[in-house]
Amino acid sequence: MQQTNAAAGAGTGTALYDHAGGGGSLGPSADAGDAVMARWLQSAGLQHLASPLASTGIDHRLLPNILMQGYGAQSAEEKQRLFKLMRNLNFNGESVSEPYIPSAQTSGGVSASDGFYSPDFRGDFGAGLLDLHAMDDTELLSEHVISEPFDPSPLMPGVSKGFENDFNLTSSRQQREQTDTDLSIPSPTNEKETSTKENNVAKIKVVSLGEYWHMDDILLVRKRPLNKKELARKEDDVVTVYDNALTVHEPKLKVDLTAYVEKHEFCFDAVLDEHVTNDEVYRVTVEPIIPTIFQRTKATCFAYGQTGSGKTFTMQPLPLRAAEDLVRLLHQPVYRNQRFKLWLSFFEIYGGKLFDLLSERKKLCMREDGRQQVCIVGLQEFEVSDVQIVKEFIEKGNASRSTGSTGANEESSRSHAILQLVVKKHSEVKDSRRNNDVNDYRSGKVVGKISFIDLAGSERGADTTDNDRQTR
Ligand SMILES: Nc1ncnc2c1ncn2[C@@H]1O[C@H](COP(=O)(O)OP(=O)(O)OP(=O)(O)O)[C@@H](O)[C@H]1O
Repeated sequence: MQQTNAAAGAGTGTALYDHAGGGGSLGPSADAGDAVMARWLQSAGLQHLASPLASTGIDHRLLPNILMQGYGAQSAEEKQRLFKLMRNLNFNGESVSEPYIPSAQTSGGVSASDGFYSPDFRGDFGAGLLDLHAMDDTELLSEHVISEPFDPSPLMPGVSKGFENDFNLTSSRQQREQTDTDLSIPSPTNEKETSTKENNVAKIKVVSLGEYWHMDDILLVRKRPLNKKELARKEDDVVTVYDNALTVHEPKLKVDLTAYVEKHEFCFDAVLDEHVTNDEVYRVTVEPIIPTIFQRTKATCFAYGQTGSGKTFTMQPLPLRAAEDLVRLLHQPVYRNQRFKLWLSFFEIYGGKLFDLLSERKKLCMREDGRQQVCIVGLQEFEVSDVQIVKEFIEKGNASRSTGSTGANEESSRSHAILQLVVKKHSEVKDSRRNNDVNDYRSGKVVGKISFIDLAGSERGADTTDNDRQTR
């Protein structure tokens, strides 16, 4: 087992708020709002629309409308991208003039106006996650990687599906169901990513309620069963699942106090009911994208939802299963001969600060390097060659996580935990020189990586009543 002090690129860029690799030279004096706006546009390859807007001092809240009205030279394709971008921001189906950016800490109850311009989105470190995605520019191996053929999952987008098809899929979903909570901004942001995507890349994200999952543009929801407390209170299960639709039966009272039930139906690309095991969850979500990690892909899988909705329950088994498959593939001759190795790191964002969960909660710093790439300075990365070691690291990291109790969950995660599995290609010469130096990170070139992010839960007012002191 090798250990190195790594200055690793944080998070992964495949999911939210990707920005163009190496591009976008935002000077240090640039206004934070402009920088966010530029990144936001960059995520769809529309960075050229950012500079004229930035210089005109337009209120950023009006930006979506202004752009949709055709500000700047926009081709039909750009308009489509913009529309998609807007739709993804428009998380709660609210008007495009008030795009909603779900925040890791405030999902569910935030007003739309907090969205685009909220501190979370502006890059307040406390929000962490969104910026993590925004800034992940970890450069992937540019050279050709020999890869194994693999069978995409039926849920994965088609082989030839490119960006435009993403758009079409999103629009068609929008037609199907306006209330769909799509967070995806899956635009490829550079040539490398575009080609990888065309090469059948699946992007995976996990979002809220029970659990929502994104694979590229595929959205999955997992419903959890009633918990002990809910059963003890003889609560009704108000969520039913049928095919790829989920119905919430909301009990209501008329003005004359007659009870009635209002149904809210939501359609997704797939819905996993309460009988689905974690193994099945893995099979339909993460497993199909594992081979793509060897094909210069950065993938993210994250769980998003209210406290007690089952994020940790769903997320915790996944990295180990993924590591099993990654290690198995690493041992195949095609990859072994290319000197591929698997590296693991695990850290959390708690109270706006970063802590290394595998190094006695050592405090970490996020820095931007000369190429505007975000690095987590001091993050320990461990080479893992077998699954048992991965298991030990995961258990160690989980035990170090910040937890507390909420009304809905006795052992509630109070931090965002990010576990990264990185496949690197090592050259013989550099390997022999490896020591505990930051440069070690570069001794292997990143081929691909997958990140698992278990977000801290958001809380309804009702869930905060029994919070323990630490949580409060
Ligand atoms: N699909 C499921 N099947 C069985 N039990 C589940 C399922 N999902 C969640 N649970 C149980 O519900 C409880 C809360 O789950 P979990 O801790 O994963 O929630 P969470 O969303 O991570 O909450 P928080 O945001 O507060 O950390 C746990 O006891 C967990 O075992």
